Amino acid sequence: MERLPGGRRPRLVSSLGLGRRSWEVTLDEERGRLAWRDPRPPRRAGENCFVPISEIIAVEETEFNKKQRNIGRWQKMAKLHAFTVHYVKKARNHRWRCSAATFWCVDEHLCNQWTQALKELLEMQKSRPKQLLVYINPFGGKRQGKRIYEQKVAPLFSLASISTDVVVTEHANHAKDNLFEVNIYKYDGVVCVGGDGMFSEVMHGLIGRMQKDSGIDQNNPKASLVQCNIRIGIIPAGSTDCICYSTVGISDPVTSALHIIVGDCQPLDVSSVHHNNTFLKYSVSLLGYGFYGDILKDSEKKRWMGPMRYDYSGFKTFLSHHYYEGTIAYQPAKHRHGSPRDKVSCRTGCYICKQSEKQLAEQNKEHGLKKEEGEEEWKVIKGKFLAINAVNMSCACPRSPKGLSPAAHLADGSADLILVRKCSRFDFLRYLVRHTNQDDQFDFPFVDVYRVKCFQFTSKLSEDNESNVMDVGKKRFGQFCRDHPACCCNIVNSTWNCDGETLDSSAIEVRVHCQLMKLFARGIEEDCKDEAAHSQSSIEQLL
Ligand SMILES: CCCCCCCCCCCCC/C=C/[C@@H](O)[C@H](CO)NC(=O)CCCCCCCCCCCCCCC
Ligand SMILES: Nc1ncnc2c1ncn2[C@@H]1O[C@H](COP(=O)(O)OP(=O)(O)OP(=O)(O)O)[C@@H](O)[C@H]1O
Ligand SMILES: [Ca+2]
Repeated sequence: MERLPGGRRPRLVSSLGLGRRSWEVTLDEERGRLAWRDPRPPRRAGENCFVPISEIIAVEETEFNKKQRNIGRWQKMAKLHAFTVHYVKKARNHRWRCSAATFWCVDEHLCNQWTQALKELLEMQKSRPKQLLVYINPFGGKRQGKRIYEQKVAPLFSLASISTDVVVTEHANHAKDNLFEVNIYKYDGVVCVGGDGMFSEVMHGLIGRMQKDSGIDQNNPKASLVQCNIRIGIIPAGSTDCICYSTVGISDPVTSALHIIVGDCQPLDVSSVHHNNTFLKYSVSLLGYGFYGDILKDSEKKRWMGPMRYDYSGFKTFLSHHYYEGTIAYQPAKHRHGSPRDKVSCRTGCYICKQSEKQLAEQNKEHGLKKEEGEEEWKVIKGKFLAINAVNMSCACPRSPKGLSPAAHLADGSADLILVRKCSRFDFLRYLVRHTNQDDQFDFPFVDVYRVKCFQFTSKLSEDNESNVMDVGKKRFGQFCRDHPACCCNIVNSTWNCDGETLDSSAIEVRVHCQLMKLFARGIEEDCKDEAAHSQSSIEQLL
């Protein structure tokens, strides 16, 4: 082991075999990486490669002679000793795969020294989970949850020496209720195998449990909620998988399992939804009234269709073209949180989310400080809307890879409130189509978007009910507007779609809680393939 001057951390440098050739292999703790380079003169040498230690999945001694290919004369001359490094290989479109490199040498002691050093370094990766609680929804999406977990995820967890307690759910709310009963504190994380609805269940279980254990009343809309430090991992097996897609960049079970194994951590904003001082639900992705509420309500009757139900109900809802009257009051977020019209998106290590984290830490230190929001003015908007969407994140998903609000941030303490006013079917279609291409979906005169920290909504119908001006005729025949029978003005309420679940009330009060929970994810990485990924691809050619 090479000692470096100035108390710097040590390096292990050896000449080891990999494939048919000898390489200079370096375990560089200072730079946190395992690297190997071809020692031949530059013109003849292959590419240099490295793997960040944080992206090594496991290291194991390898029975060389049995498993490996013929590596020529070496194999005949002496008994070879080998170890295999399993590591994350980054492919296109944010997809991660587990790859392996087997290094060999004739010196058993050297081989042990390498295995030992690498294992010690893996032990030092403190953010990695050792024990996980896993909930599998066997009926989510295409009903593949159990198979996906058993075939694609469990073998990786076992390779990474992660122990698991697995619960296959038997009914809706099984996972949520269970989280109020088990000793959650013995786990380093909870994994849900399913879609956004399953994630929502686990999130409600964990956040609810934290508040219960800390004596916080969830019914109080102004309560400062206790952060949940037990991370949630999402293995996507649902119909939309928007939360997974928006936080990882792809909905792929193996990629998500690897993010869990390496112990990634992504804080997430959570909105609380109340009605008349009664807690209704939390939301992390979409709170949608009008278009997305109507799609959800219709699609619930068609669950048997699987993920296709959303396209079917989407088409039907598009044709029905209902709009709804109501009033929205909101408090804008501070300008330092950027704008929904920004051209840059929230990416791994996002500056705006980091700033919010700092600000949150300061606020927590000065506990008892009067909350800012009381002092800010409320803006009020009345109107006729085809859709009211509040999103805590971009809501990117395979149907719309840039999402409902491409510049929304995962952890900035704000939501983007999108108001789509009454317009023609053709204009609404143009608006929808822009979710699937590069054009700006907010660049329409009938679309407004605001970055907010809280908002309230009351439908015209409930306003009328409250002020008792609703006439008997409307009550009895109250399906369509009596004044304009053909105008599509629906005087019944729409439904709120809260992360894929319907809410019972149309009048709601919503508040964003900055970074209330954490995921095993790192946000979406920048598009360009980084140096490490590039080098790793050449390892494959070598072996
Ligand atoms: C012409 C094509 C336009 C396509 C426009 C696609 C926009 C898609 C935007 C998806 C946003 C998803 C937001 C995430 C919501 C989740 O918390 C929730 C739970 O999983 N999922 C849904 O509510 C499920 C929501 C599912 C929404 C499906 C919308 C399909 C719309 C189809 C409109 C067809 C018009 C055709 C006219 C000829
Ligand atoms: N064993 C079960 N039987 C019936 N329902 C269940 C069971 N386990 C969980 N659920 C419920 O199924 C609902 C939907 O599941 P899930 O989110 O996994 O799939 P999805 O709705 O197809 O996908 P998405 O939410 O991404 O659109 C969840 O709200 C959850 O409460
Ligand atoms: Ca946000």
